[in-house]
Amino acid sequence: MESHEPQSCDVVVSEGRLEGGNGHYQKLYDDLTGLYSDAAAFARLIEERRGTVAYEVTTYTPGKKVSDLIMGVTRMAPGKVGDEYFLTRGHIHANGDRPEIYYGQSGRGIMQLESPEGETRLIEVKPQSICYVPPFWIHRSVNTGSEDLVMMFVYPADSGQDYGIIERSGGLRVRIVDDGMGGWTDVPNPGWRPRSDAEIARIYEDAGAAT
Ligand SMILES: O=P(O)(O)OC[C@H]1O[C@](O)(CO)[C@@H](O)[C@@H]1O
Ligand SMILES: [Fe+2]
Repeated sequence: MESHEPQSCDVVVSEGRLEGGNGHYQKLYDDLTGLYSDAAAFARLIEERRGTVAYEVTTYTPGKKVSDLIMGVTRMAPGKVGDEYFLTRGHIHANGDRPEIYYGQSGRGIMQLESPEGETRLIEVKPQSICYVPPFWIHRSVNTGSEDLVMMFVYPADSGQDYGIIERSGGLRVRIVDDGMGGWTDVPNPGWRPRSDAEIARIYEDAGAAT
């Protein structure tokens, strides 16, 4: 039986990062082409912010098995593309039956969840609130506040991320936009296409094969 050393890391809330981990990546605004509905507004954003960081993730990964847990911190800048709030790419776990928890540290946001069948759940994330993302739910974070959104997260190390599921359906079913009063509301995404029965079946079958 493989055994790992216990590990302690610090969540540096003011900087939105995990200290003492072993992984780090950044997503630039340039990497987020095609995610937002307002292409002209996105082009203007890229002119202003080319090469700058939209969100970043610091992690501690002890190993690669289901029994290993990745822990980390996501920091996402605030802002909008047109009236749509900044978001992460979003994914379903490649091993779809792996869950995840997110623990709000600072800022305000939404965990946007979508089931393979196309149901939507919008969970508010704020400091001291924990969001449980059940197996088989596509998840994406949206920063609806005026400050960095910082969240700590944990998920099984063999989860993997499938980003294609969102591309194949033309985005998620709803978009999170400014409600005109400084808050947020969700509006339908006219480009969204329901997943086929075959694709839905594959998501659940693949998970069965992986466990
Ligand atoms: O992987 P994405 O969809 O770009 O978004 C990043 C978020 O998802 C995670 O990869 C974890 O599933 C976190 O690192 C982070 O909160
Ligand atoms: Fe995830």
